[in-house]
Amino acid sequence: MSSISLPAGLPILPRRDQHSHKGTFGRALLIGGSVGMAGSISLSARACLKGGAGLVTVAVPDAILDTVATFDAAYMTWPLPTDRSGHLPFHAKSKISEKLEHADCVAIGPGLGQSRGLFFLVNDLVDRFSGPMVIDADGLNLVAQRAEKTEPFAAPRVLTPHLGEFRRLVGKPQLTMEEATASAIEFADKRKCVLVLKGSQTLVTDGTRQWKNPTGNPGLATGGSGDVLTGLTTAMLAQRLSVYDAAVLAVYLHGLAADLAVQETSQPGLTASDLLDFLESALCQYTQARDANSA
Ligand SMILES: NC(=O)C1=CN([C@@H]2O[C@H](COP(=O)(O)OP(=O)(O)OC[C@H]3O[C@@H](n4cnc5c(N)ncnc54)[C@H](O)[C@@H]3O)[C@@H](O)[C@H]2O)[C@@H](O)CC1
Ligand SMILES: Nc1ncnc2c1ncn2[C@@H]1O[C@H](COP(=O)(O)OP(=O)(O)O)[C@@H](O)[C@H]1O
Ligand SMILES: [Mg+2]
Repeated sequence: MSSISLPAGLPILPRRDQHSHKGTFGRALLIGGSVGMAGSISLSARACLKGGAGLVTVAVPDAILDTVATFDAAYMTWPLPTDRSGHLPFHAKSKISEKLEHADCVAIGPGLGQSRGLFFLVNDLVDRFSGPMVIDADGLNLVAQRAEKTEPFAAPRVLTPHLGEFRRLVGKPQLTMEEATASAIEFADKRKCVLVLKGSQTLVTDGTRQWKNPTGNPGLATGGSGDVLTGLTTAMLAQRLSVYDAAVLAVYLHGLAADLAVQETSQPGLTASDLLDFLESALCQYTQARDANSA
C-alpha cells in the first residue's frame, strides 16, 4: 500500500498502549432511527466501531431493533419504545437515561424523524448530557426549532449539518455555501460548539480555528455517507480526542476512505456501506504515516 503524507495540523490519535482494553477506548451511545430509517443509525454504529470506539450501544425504537441488531453483531442494542408513527416518544427519556449514565460520549439524530415528542426529547438530552455529543440530521432539525437560538451549549457539542440543515439552524433558507462558511464560524463562536459544515470541501470550526478538509470526492454524494461520518466522529470522541480534534480527524479519514474506495470502485458506484469497508484502509494509511512521522 502506498503511503500518504499527513497534512499539517491533522490531529494525532494516540498509539494504543499494549495493556489497553475496550474500556480504554470509550463507551459510545448512539440514539436514532425510526420505522423506515433503520439503516442510518446502523451505518453510524458500524462506523463508530470501525473508528475504534471500545464499546458501542445503539438505542433505537423497538420496532426496528431486530433490523438494526442484525446489521452488525459487534455492537449492543438498547430497545426504546416506539410511538404510533414509528418514532421515539418523549417517554423514551427514562430508558435512555439508564444508558446515558454509563456513556462517555453520545451521538443523536440519524434517522430519528421529527415529532413534537422528539423535539422535547432531543433538546432535553442535548441540555442534560454533560459529556461530548455529536448532533446530526434530525437532531439538528429539532435543535433548530428551539426558540432560544443564541444560547451557548453547556457541554462539548459537535454539530454536523449539510447546507440544507445549516440553513435551518440559522433560519436563513437562501444562504449560499460561501455565506454559510462565514456564518458557520460565527455560529460556532457564539454557541460555543464545533460546527462541521459538510460539503465538497467540508469546513470544521470552533469559531477560532478552521479546518478546510482536503480529502473526499463526489462519490460521497450518496445517502448514508453523512451517517458514517457521525459514527466516526463519535469514535474519535470515545477515544478521548477533544471535540475539535475528533471532528477534524473524522472528516479527514472519512474523505480518505472515499478516495481509497473510488480507486477500486467508481464514484457513482460508491455506497455508504462500501465506505465502511474502506475506513479500515484509511485508518491503516493514517496510522502508518503517523508512526513514520514520529519515528
Ligand atoms: N439509510 C437510511 O436510513 C438513511 C436515512 N437518512 C436520514 O434521513 C433523514 C433526512 O436526511 P436528509 O439529509 O435527506 O434531510 P434533508 O431534509 O435535509 O434533505 C436533504 C435535501 O437537502 C438538499 N441539500 C441542499 N444542500 C445540500 C447539501 N450540501 N448536502 C445534502 N443535501 C443538500 C438535497 O437536495 C436533499 O434532497 C435524516 O434523519 C437522515 O439521517 C439519510 O441519512 C439517508 C440514509
Ligand atoms: N461532492 C462531494 N465531495 C466531497 N464530499 C461530499 C460531496 N458530497 C457529499 N459529500 C460528503 O458526504 C457527506 C454527506 O452527508 P449527508 O448529506 O449528511 O448524508 P446522509 O444524511 O445521507 O448520510 C458529507 O460528509 C459531505 O461532506
Ligand atoms: Mg445527514
